[in-house]
Amino acid sequence: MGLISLRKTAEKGRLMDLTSTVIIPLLFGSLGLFALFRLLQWMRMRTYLQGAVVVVTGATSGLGKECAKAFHAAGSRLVLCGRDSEKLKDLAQELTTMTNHRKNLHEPHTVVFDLSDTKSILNAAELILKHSGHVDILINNAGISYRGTIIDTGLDVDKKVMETNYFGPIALTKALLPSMIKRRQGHIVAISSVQGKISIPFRSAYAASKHATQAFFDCLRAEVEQYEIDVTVISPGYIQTNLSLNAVTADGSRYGVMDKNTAEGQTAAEVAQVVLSAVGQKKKEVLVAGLMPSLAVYLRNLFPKLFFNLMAARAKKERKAKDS
Ligand SMILES: NC(=O)C1=CN([C@@H]2O[C@H](COP(=O)(O)OP(=O)(O)OC[C@H]3O[C@@H](n4cnc5c(N)ncnc54)[C@H](OP(=O)(O)O)[C@@H]3O)[C@@H](O)[C@H]2O)C=CC1
Ligand SMILES: CCCCCCCCCCCCCCCC(=O)OCC(=O)COP(=O)(O)O
Repeated sequence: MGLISLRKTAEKGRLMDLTSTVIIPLLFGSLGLFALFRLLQWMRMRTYLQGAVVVVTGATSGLGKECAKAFHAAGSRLVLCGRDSEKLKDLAQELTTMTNHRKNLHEPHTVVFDLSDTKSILNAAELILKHSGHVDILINNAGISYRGTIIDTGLDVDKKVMETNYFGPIALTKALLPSMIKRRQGHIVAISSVQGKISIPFRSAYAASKHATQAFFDCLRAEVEQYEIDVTVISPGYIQTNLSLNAVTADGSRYGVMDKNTAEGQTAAEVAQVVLSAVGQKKKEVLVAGLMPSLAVYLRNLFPKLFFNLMAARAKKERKAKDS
């Protein structure tokens, strides 16, 4: 009995020795290393974003507006783009007053153009380069969504969605790319969607435009790596913005409904912070979504047949709900 308890005491002592000489120093050492790594990462990101010329499209609302706030607070020189000059000026004013007590912050510049008008895009790119000299980071954020059945949707609606979400952003990218290549410096960001990776019923034009976005910017990333230009594709799930309200329907009219999924999505400010840190860390792509949309992406790739059956069932259910 005595021998056993002596042995147990000795084992306990060895365990305590091991804890104090190996486990605790290892734990604190790793924590310290991790903290140091995060600090260095944060400092690199700060240096990268401070003073960088950042162009944000669709800055008048939702995610674009929150990205503008986040990059402005990080010290970037913003070029706010949109269709409504009053809204852009108001935002520029809001940003300036919000932070006028802080040093190293820059007054935003505004440029008005419509992404569905190629001529106005080329003109805007020229104006941006004339004013800022160069662009460090282009955030292709502006976009519209769509609701409708393929059979009832006119080709003009498909084209409108593709013009805004795909042709507009790629035209702006192509217009700014030569100056980035010349400087061997630049970063292009595409705000895509989970629907750039999966297609769900009654979103054909939107999902197609986002799949095209994903494909184009993946190709671009490979082609411009040699010029030290970075490409980041962000694929968000639902965000609380006006996207569903502003969505275009089969006959071209505005949908005008705040969908439950949209209203219950992540806040635009949260997603903007993810965009800021993805850009700051020069990530190649980021999926920012809840459990179901994320699982849906994996399901689409790993078990496509199951995913297609689920989507067919979803279409049936939605059609039934609409008919009743
Ligand atoms: N909300 C969501 O659930 C999700 C959104 N996204 C993506 O996020 C991006 C931002 O959308 P979000 O903030 O949600 O929606 P909002 O409707 O709030 O913002 C869209 C922005 O795009 C601008 N825009 C629309 N059409 C044009 C055009 N023809 N020319 C120039 N600008 C235009 C709008 O300008 P104006 O004010 O003039 O209309 C507005 O500033 C989009 O690419 C969207 O696909 C991705 C995944 C989920
Ligand atoms: C093993 C279990 C797997 C369960 C997987 C279930 C699959 C369920 C389907 C979920 C579909 C999610 C769709 C997400 C779509 C999305 O997040 O889109 C973001 C947007 O761009 C929103 O635009 P919209 O105009 O459609 O509001």
